[in-house]
Amino acid sequence: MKKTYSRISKAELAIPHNPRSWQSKFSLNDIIGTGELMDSYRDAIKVAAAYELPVMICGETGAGKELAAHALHALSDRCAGPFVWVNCASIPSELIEAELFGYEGGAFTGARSQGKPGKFELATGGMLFLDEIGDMPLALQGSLLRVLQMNEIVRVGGTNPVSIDLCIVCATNKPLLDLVRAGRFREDLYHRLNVLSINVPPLREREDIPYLAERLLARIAGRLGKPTPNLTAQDRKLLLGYAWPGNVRELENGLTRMLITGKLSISVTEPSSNPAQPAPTTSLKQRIQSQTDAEIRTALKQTQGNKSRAAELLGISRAHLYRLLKEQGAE
Ligand SMILES: Nc1ncnc2c1ncn2[C@@H]1O[C@H](COP(=O)(O)OP(=O)(O)OP(=O)(O)O)[C@@H](O)[C@H]1O
Repeated sequence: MKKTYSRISKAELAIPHNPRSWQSKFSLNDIIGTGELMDSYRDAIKVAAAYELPVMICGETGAGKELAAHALHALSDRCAGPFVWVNCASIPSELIEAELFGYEGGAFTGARSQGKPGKFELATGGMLFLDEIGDMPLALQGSLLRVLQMNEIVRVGGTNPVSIDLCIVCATNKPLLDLVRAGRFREDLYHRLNVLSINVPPLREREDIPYLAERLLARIAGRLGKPTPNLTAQDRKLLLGYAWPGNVRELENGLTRMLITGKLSISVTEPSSNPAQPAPTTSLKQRIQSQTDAEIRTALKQTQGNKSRAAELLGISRAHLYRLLKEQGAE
């Protein structure tokens, strides 16, 4: 994955920077839905768009967080500025700092000689959307906090601060407060980012599923060049009786299959409808634990085993680090 990512980064570097490519692709009109729940969700987007404050978008996977971020940008006074997005979960932790902060020429092995602006710089004048913020490495969370306080960044390998002017929008499908309690997410950063929040309703709580399905069906049929079929009473019953763990994305997939096979079949990812589906092998707690262990190892490596500096890098107290090391059995 790292090799592929590095190849993509190099290819990306070869493309001249085009600010027009960083634009929101969806507006509030693209958010389909009726009823009180959807009205108050759209109102929350409108309120957030009216202020230049950090926004936290929370919701389950596939519920429409990214769509909400695009709509927010399109509705804000910054709509003429760039809308730059970063998925904190998809970039290897050793590359994410350079990705966000950019780097000076020759900052590290493999860095292009003329350097590269990071996403903070690219988003100046507009909005930076940090998707899956809960996956941001702890060490980088401290740097992000500093950016939010000072409105300036220093490129990796650089010495001069660069002023930035942007609005930060984050999204998470993980309960961030749980990560804060587990020592995986900085509490000060959590409060700094969570000024205005938008909760994207999960599909199973929506009353307008058949309406949404009809509108999506027409849209997908148009894309596939097929006539739009009508939903039968049986289809509607099926749509309303399902839990939709994958939310709108899962519904879109089901409708696409319907257009191809001629029959609405509900997703095969629902555990109760597929007992053979393997259960996750590790619990959230175990995954948080192993991520924490990995970050502690990285911080200790970076500081050549200096625990005080490692604790500083991780944004936790020395006592906290000692406690975590003890839990790992390393002390
Ligand atoms: N209200 C809606 N109306 C129309 N399409 C929607 C709506 N909500 C979500 N979608 C569509 O569902 C799909 C998933 O949405 P999106 O990528 O925004 O979800 P997400 O919450 O960011 O998912 P993930 O957490 O996996 O990144 C997209 O194709 C999006 O356009």
